[in-house]
Amino acid sequence: MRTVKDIDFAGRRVFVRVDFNVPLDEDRNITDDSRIRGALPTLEYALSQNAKLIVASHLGRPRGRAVPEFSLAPVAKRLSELLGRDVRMAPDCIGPEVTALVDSMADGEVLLLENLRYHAGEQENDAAFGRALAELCDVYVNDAFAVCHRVNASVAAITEYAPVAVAGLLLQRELDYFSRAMADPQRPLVAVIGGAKVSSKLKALENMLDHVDKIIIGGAMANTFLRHLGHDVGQSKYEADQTGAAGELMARAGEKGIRLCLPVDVVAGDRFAPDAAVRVVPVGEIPPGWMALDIGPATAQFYDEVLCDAKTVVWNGPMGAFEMDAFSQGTLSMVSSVVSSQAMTIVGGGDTAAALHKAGKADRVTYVSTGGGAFLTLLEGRILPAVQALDEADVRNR
Ligand SMILES: Nc1ncnc2c1ncn2[C@@H]1O[C@H](COP(=O)(O)OP(=O)(O)O)[C@@H](O)[C@H]1O
Ligand SMILES: O=C(OP(=O)(O)O)[C@H](O)COP(=O)(O)O
Repeated sequence: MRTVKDIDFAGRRVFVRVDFNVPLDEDRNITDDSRIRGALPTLEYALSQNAKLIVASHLGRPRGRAVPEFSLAPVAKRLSELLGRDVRMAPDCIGPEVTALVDSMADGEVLLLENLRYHAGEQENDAAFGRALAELCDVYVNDAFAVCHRVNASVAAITEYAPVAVAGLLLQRELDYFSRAMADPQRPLVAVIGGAKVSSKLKALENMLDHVDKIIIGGAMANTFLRHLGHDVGQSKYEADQTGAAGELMARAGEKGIRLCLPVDVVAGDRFAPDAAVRVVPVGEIPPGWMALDIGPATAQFYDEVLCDAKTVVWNGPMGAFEMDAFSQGTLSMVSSVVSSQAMTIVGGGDTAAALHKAGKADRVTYVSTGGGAFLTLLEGRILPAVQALDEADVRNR
């Protein structure tokens, strides 16, 4: 697939679709700008080539209506600070006013379009909406990895109409690291999978059985596996309808000689609350009415040993309810284990990335993906639909 580096940008209208769907607090301050920073290499490159730079993103899920709380205005401000130049904010993403703004742009200027999801056509992958966006530009760039699992107009339909469609540097980097970790890894390759539900990661777990050497399971999803093994999990979160699937995964892992590691002890709480009473207990010995909310210290030690000879690690999902300090130790220990291993480490998922930032160690792993759902789609062994659309457009346009 061609990237921005293969295209001449000088004086051309370059439309870069980014994912600036960043978290905002109640005062609309950006609490994590990694997605904006992630797109800077592409944006700076286009500017260095004297492009007229049109930047477009969605924010949240305004469901086709112009809801002010989902405006990208706070993002324009942050982007301007990071680029060190003015960023003009358009009142919409299509329409006569936007066209006039684009027509008035000088080379090297930056225009941020308003939230794409103010129009229902975006999430409906509407052809006319995709075409209206494409008409704003000479070159279309997809640098929005985190939304590439969605068949939305600004990443799918637009590729049918843009004269040139290429990948941005972030998208290229995300796909490149992912395939280095999963398609052609240095071994042993260890997958660390945590988070809430087996059901949401079942396909990813199944796909991993064809790639990894060891699997470490943590988070609430471990309870479903432990329940399958007959352990009493008390009031822990688990999925009763997934215990069979957990058992099948364990059996298949066994047949393939893949080591599947489960917690041996847990940090239990008497409630799902930051001030819950806390006890460390072996699995299966959770007091009646209590719940497992983190992996225990013996498990953290065990997982550290499993990871010590890893050459590649792929991690998605926290080891416990890490948002509460009392139940964050297992996830923080996992951060230490992956950071101190010599392995190439790829981390994906919003919560997992947040845990790395909380530990102040995001810069100590090889790559932190900007995607959650998109990363999981890759873990499932599926092609991202927006990447496929881009690829097909690139072949057609050559
Ligand atoms: N033992 C547990 N009990 C309850 N919730 C848990 C437990 N372990 C993890 N969680 C919760 O799982 C959520 C993250 O799950 P998930 O969305 O699958 O992760 P990610 O965003 O990294 O993909 C977190 O909110 C965390 O509090
Ligand atoms: O933040 C996103 O996804 P993610 O939380 O799965 O990483 C993307 O911007 C996609 O947003 P959506 O899940 O509203 O389509």
